[in-house]
Parts: sequence; C-alpha cells; structure tokens
Amino acid sequence: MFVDEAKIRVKAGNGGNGIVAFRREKFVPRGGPWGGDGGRGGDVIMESSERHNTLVHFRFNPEYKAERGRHGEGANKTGREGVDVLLKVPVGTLVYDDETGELLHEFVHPDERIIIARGGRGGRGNAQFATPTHQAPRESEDGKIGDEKFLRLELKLLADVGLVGYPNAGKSTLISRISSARPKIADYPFTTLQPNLGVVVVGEMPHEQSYVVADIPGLIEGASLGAGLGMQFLRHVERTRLIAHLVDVSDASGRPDPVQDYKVITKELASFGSGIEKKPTIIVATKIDVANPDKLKKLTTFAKRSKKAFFAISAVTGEGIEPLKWEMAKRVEAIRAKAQDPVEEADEIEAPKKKRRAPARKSVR
Ligand SMILES: Nc1nc2c(ncn2[C@@H]2O[C@H](COP(=O)(O)OP(=O)(O)OP(=O)(O)O)[C@@H](O)[C@H]2O)c(=O)[nH]1
Ligand SMILES: [Mg+2]
Repeated sequence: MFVDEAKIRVKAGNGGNGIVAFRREKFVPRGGPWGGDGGRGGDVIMESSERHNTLVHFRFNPEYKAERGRHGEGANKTGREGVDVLLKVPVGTLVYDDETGELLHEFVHPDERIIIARGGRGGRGNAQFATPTHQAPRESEDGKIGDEKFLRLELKLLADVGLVGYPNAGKSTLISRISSARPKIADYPFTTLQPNLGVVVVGEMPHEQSYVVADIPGLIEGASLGAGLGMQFLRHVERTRLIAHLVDVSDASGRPDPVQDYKVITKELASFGSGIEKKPTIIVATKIDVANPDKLKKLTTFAKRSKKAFFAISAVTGEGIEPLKWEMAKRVEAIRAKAQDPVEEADEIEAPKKKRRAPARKSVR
C-alpha cells in the first residue's frame, strides 16, 4: 500500500472583541452608545486541486493559522474580518481529526472546498445592547475563539510517471537516485517483484514541485502472453501521465539492438490494451558510463527520428539524472495543468458545523 501522510495543525482566527464606547461630540451632550462589533476571525479552508499529487508540501510546513478579526471601534465601526487561509490538497486526500481518529472529509473531485476550522464570530459592541430602557449599556462581548484542530492527512499515491523497460534496465536504480524509495537493486533480471513508488521533489520550498514515480518489474518479450512478471503490474502505470522507457545501451543487456529492445517492449505495452504505448513517453538510455557507443548512437538517432524526448543517464556517475528529473517534473506539471481545464463546476461542500468550544464571555466594564 502506497500511502502518503502528513500531520498538521490548523487554527482559525479568533473573533475581534466588541467594544464599549459612547458618542462624545461638542453639540451632542448625551451621545448614545456607539461601540462597534468585533470582526469575524478568518477560516482555514481546504480545497482539492489537481495540481498537487502528494502531501510533501505539508511535511515542510505543518502549521496554518488564519488571521484574527480586529476589535470593534468607536462610531459603531465593525472591526475588519480576519483573512482566511487556503490549503490546497490533492484529489483523493482523506482528512482525519488526529485526536479522535474521526474521518472529517474525503476529497473526491477537484475544486471541492471545505471549511476545516471556522473562525470565531466577532463580539458585539455596546451599541447592540441598547434598549429603550437601557440606553447607556456598558456591556460588550468578546470575540469567540476560532477552531483549532490537529489533522492527519492521508493520500493513496497514484503514480505520475511509470518506469518501464526490460529487466536490469536500471529502473530501480533510477528511482532510488531521484526519490527516497529504496528498492532492491541487483544485476540479475526480475529483481523487482513488487512495484515501488517514490515521491520526487524538485526545487525549493515554496516553489517545489513533487510527483510520484512507479518502478515496476521488468517486462520481456511475450509478457502479454504471461512470460515474466511485469504484465500484471502494468495496471500501476495504466493511469500515469507519463512513461519513462528505460533502455540499457551497455553490453550488459546481452541483446544487440537497443532500438529493437524499445520496440519489443512497446509492443508488449500495446498488447496490454489500455493505451499505455500512446502515453507521452521519454526514452531514457541507461548505463552510459559503460555505454556501447554504437548502441547509444543508434538509440539517439531513433529517438530523434520518432520525435520522442530523449535523455541519456548514468546512475553511477549521476550524469543526466538532474535534467531528466526536471523534465519529468515539467511534463507532469504541463499534463496536470491541461487536465485541470475546468470541465464542470464542483459543488461547494461545507464541513459539518461543530459546536463552539468557548462560550461567549461577556465583559462588563
Ligand atoms: N554501470 C551502471 N550500472 C547500472 C546503472 N544503472 C543500473 N545499473 C546496474 O544494473 C543492474 C540492474 O539494475 P536495477 O535497477 O535492479 O534494474 P531494474 O530495471 O530495476 O531490473 P528489474 O527489477 O529486474 O526489472 C544493477 O546491477 C545496477 O547496479 C548505471 O547507470 N551504470
Ligand atoms: Mg527493479
């Protein structure tokens, strides 16, 4: 099970206090009460977005506070409302109350919005307490406390990029170089028996981007007919946005022609029948530290002719790894942005209202 998790604290703004004030002007000898109400505290809002696919940004920054409402002012002026805080979460995120374990919300669609912590209401100023028999009230209310919650966010990871290729092509080695996944790596085929998912982060906070890469067992000729192991795992790359097709250009592959290798695997992908072979694909030549120059040249030429993006990497020297990492980020981002074109208006869903924890305090001055 590939689950991303983050724990955060959210605090909505407290309401501003209402105040006690009386009108005092030169030609108005007994001015009435005119203390304004406090402003409402800001809410903490969560919204699902297709731009995010992991929760890593919450692990960098686990605390979110909305602004408090300003206190009321004289002349019956209501205090300014606190500014809300908006947290973007990936579609599929589950939000739990970390203290009770209760599931508060599941984001199913893009652009769903909930108030996860509600700002406190502003307190009333003394102007609001005036009645015909009580014309100079000296009472006002304090603002109410904004909600505070400890949340656990959970997300089942879906891969953005699928690594495919023959066994031993270097798929697991690549994922271990670019993410924190630590799969088993060995120089025999079918080392990977289970798919591995890794979260790749590029750039610095707050401009970082992250995406999920899936490393699956190698494919071989005849995989679609049941040879090897890889086919049953192709469903993990069925929904990815991008394929990185790794081709070994060293002599370690034991096969003479990398272009032929590429074609064989592509044919197997096509036999799976869900259009994986038609996904945007980057061709990646691997093991260039020990490349057979003829093989590398042949694959390079082929990629150029077929107008496919092409990268050559070595997991041993690190050559080409950074550019590939960024290119994948760029493409994933572009495909996400495209997918995000508004298709339908999502409903606004509000979190169930919760009882206020702090009762209104009435201050008499
Ligand atoms: N010289 C060199 N060896 C590499 C490179 N990348 C991977 N290898 C070696 O190639 C062998 C296979 O690497 P893996 O990453 O396990 O290959 P895989 O594609 O995950 O293989 P399967 O899991 O069997 O499909 C290992 O011995 C790695 O050390 C590289 O860039 N240069
Ligand atoms: Mg592997």
